[in-house]
Amino acid sequence: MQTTFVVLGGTGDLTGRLLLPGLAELFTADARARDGDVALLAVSQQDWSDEEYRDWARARLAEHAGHVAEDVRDALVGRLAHQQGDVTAATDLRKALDRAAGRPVVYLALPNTVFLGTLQALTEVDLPEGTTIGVEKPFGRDQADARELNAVLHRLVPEERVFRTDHFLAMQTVLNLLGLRFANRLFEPVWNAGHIERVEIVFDETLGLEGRAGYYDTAGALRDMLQNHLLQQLALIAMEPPQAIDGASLSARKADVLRAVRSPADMARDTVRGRYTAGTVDGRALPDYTSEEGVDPARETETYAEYTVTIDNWRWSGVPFRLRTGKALGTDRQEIAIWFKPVPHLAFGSRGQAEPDVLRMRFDPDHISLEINLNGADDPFELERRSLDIDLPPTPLSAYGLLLAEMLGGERTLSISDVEAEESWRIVEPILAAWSAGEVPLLDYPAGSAGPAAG
Ligand SMILES: NC(=O)C1=CN([C@@H]2O[C@H](COP(=O)(O)OP(=O)(O)OC[C@H]3O[C@@H](n4cnc5c(N)ncnc54)[C@H](OP(=O)(O)O)[C@@H]3O)[C@@H](O)[C@H]2O)C=CC1
Ligand SMILES: O=C1O[C@H](COP(=O)(O)O)[C@@H](O)[C@H](O)[C@H]1O
Repeated sequence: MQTTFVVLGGTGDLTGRLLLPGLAELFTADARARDGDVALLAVSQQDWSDEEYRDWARARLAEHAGHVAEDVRDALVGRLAHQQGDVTAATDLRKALDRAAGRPVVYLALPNTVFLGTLQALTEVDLPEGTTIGVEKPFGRDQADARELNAVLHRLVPEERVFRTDHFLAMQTVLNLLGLRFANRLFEPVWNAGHIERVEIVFDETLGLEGRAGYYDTAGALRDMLQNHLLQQLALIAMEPPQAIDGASLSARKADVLRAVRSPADMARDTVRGRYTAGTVDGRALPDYTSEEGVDPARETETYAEYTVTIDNWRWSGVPFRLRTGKALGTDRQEIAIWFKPVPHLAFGSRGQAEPDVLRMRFDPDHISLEINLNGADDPFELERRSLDIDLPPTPLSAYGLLLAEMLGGERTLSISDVEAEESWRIVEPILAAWSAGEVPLLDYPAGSAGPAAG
């Protein structure tokens, strides 16, 4: 059956850098998609003809999908079209949908501030039977906004036809949490407070603002990354074993964890917020965040967010989960690190100091390592630190390629549910309030440094 991705925001950075390359990968993997089953109609306010849009898309694909064969990229370009319009106006949306052949997947690749107006406008349009609606992250600006978005979505299509995107769920390292935990006897028996000391979920970026002030300066690190990508990883790490790897089971188990997350008891102790000042990252000079074009310093937007989470349930009682993310940091440390407790009795006495076992799941390149203590090579009774390492092989589909494939197939394994989206806001809302009330200082850190020191 023919499907048209109606991409609202089809001229944006996300579309050019990630969605179009993902679709090109899908065209490589799925001959039916390439040979006519799938098309894309981009909607934006630009006064562009189809041909002008194709030129733009061809250049984006050359830049970001060089790994896809040129004839496949050309086949995709031939399936693209552009419709000018304001996505918050029902008449414009109707015109766009009239041009969409077959079943539409309406994808909101828009700033989160436009989501509600767009969905409200869609209620005035007769959506064809079988329409799917995809929504980018962050899902709204706060819990009330997320509730309202969910209410309007449910008036438009059933929850099974809503796809709330979090592209981290489709990343190989994150997906491997499922394989590692639930397809091996080894880990699950020790995956609890009895054996795990602490967990870190870290996504440090060397990238700065990269011209995204229009969106980022009203979002900040907490809304941009922690509220969604980091809490989703936490939910997968901490959830109970699902009955099956499908949308319903995963969402239910993740929602249980999110409900058990306690809001910070002491904001100044449990959270850190920071903002980068001028500095050098990888030899590249970055200006002070407040001097970046489009930034309003009065907003006091954070570019670094940290939150040590407590989970109030039997499995995780007393285990801190430290979530940390920031821009313009010195290194791209991007990993999940699980620190195990020491052995109850170390028989080696003074002949070796056992460090805790650490399981690390790293991003880009995707890699899993298990750091353990073994007998030494020189002295067999002396302990030595070794690491079991696995490089995860490259996958044919990037995260966005996989998400598009899910939407095409009507699957929801990697979608976030309505409940999860609202619970995630319930968790971060008290932090947003405390930060904007000045209860936690906004710490400076030079670009290229290790981040702000907790006060
Ligand atoms: N960029 C990224 O790396 C990532 C982005 N995301 C998410 O994707 C979404 C889009 O981000 P991004 O692409 O970076 O943003 P951009 O600002 O680059 O693009 C926004 C797009 O929305 C369109 N748009 C905005 N308002 C309207 C309107 N009223 N009517 C019609 N079109 C409109 C713009 O078109 P026009 O200019 O013509 O108004 C443009 O095509 C956000 O929710 C973001 O959080 C998620 C993961 C990564
Ligand atoms: O959603 C986002 O994710 C990116 C990090 O993900 P990556 O796939 O680009 O590594 C982050 O830079 C961006 O600020 C955020 O909006």
